[in-house]
Amino acid sequence: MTYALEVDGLDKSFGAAAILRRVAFAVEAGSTTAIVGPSGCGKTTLLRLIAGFEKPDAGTIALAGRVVAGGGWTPAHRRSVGYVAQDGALFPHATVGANVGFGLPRRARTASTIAELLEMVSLDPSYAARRPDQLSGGQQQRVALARALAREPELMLLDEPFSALDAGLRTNTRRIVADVLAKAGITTILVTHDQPEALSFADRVAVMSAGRLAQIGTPREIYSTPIDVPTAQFIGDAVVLSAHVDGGRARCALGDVAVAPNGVRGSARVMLRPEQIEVTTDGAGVTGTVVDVEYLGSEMLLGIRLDNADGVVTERVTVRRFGATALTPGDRVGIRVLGNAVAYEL
Ligand SMILES: Nc1ncnc2c1ncn2[C@@H]1O[C@H](COP(=O)(O)OP(=O)(O)OP(=O)(O)O)[C@@H](O)[C@H]1O
Repeated sequence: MTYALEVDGLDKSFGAAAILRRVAFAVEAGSTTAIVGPSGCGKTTLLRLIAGFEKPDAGTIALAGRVVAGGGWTPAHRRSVGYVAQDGALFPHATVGANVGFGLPRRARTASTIAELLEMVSLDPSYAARRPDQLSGGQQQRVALARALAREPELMLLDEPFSALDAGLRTNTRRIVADVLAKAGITTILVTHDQPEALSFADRVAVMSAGRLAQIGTPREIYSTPIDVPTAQFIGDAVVLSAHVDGGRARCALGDVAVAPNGVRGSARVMLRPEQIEVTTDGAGVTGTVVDVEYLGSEMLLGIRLDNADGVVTERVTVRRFGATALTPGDRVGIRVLGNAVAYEL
């Protein structure tokens, strides 16, 4: 199979600092991949290498089966790649139309082509005459996308393009951008800090950690079976407990819990998502005491200190409850676990 993008054994250092180490992955044509990871783990550097703004120290990058870096070099302007930066990087003194036209070959810089591109990103063509500072942040990002689309790229790289937008505008802009790219069938890679954004925007999520690719998979795989505890904690809220695993069951502070089969046995840690833990008030199962209640509007986070069988270790778990709850600190509750936990070797 020919992939839209194949990255293999990619290394990149700046001075003595190794920023990317042996990064390898492949992206199918027409798919959307989100890259997430803590600040400074190398996400932007990876995009810049793919775009051709930087050269790798080792490894190869191939676009649609053609090697563009490592064993050959194709400069950025000869790669069929669009790039939208966090701040859009529009030319502030040029009109919106001129900004969009910049992405077009000179002959194609007509008012009607520019109007078409603006319409593609749901902007009225009359905006062409404005300057970027006369547009909202979300509109500016859509102009940046229109400029990148003008080049008719096969691969679109989006480097945190929504991060400067406030919550409402962010969701709306994200939806418009996702729609445009899907309709045009453009393979997309999105770098984001925002885990829910990654899970909702992409077909595949790549989690980076300290210059390495920790895991790549569907949003569901990444959320429900993260490769290790740091990935589990990075991609959502996680309840992590010490456990003893044997025969597909884990003994832990939440009782006897089923674990997803992955070969881990003996002393281990198990991970559950807060929504897998149900609070009961009939006193069944493992019991504990509510220690704090955090009100978040549509949901509440309950901190519960579990009663422990051995009288030595006490464990605290955070449980999510939707809607209103009358529970307050000091209340006694029971706990039931839904589904499987994931076990990790110590
Ligand atoms: N041109 C450069 N010269 C020297 N160091 C650099 C250069 N570009 C990036 N770095 C360093 O490489 C590391 C990774 O940076 P990068 O921007 O790729 O991380 P990131 O994961 O995108 O971070 P963030 O999420 O904060 O944007 C950082 O420590 C950064 O300071």
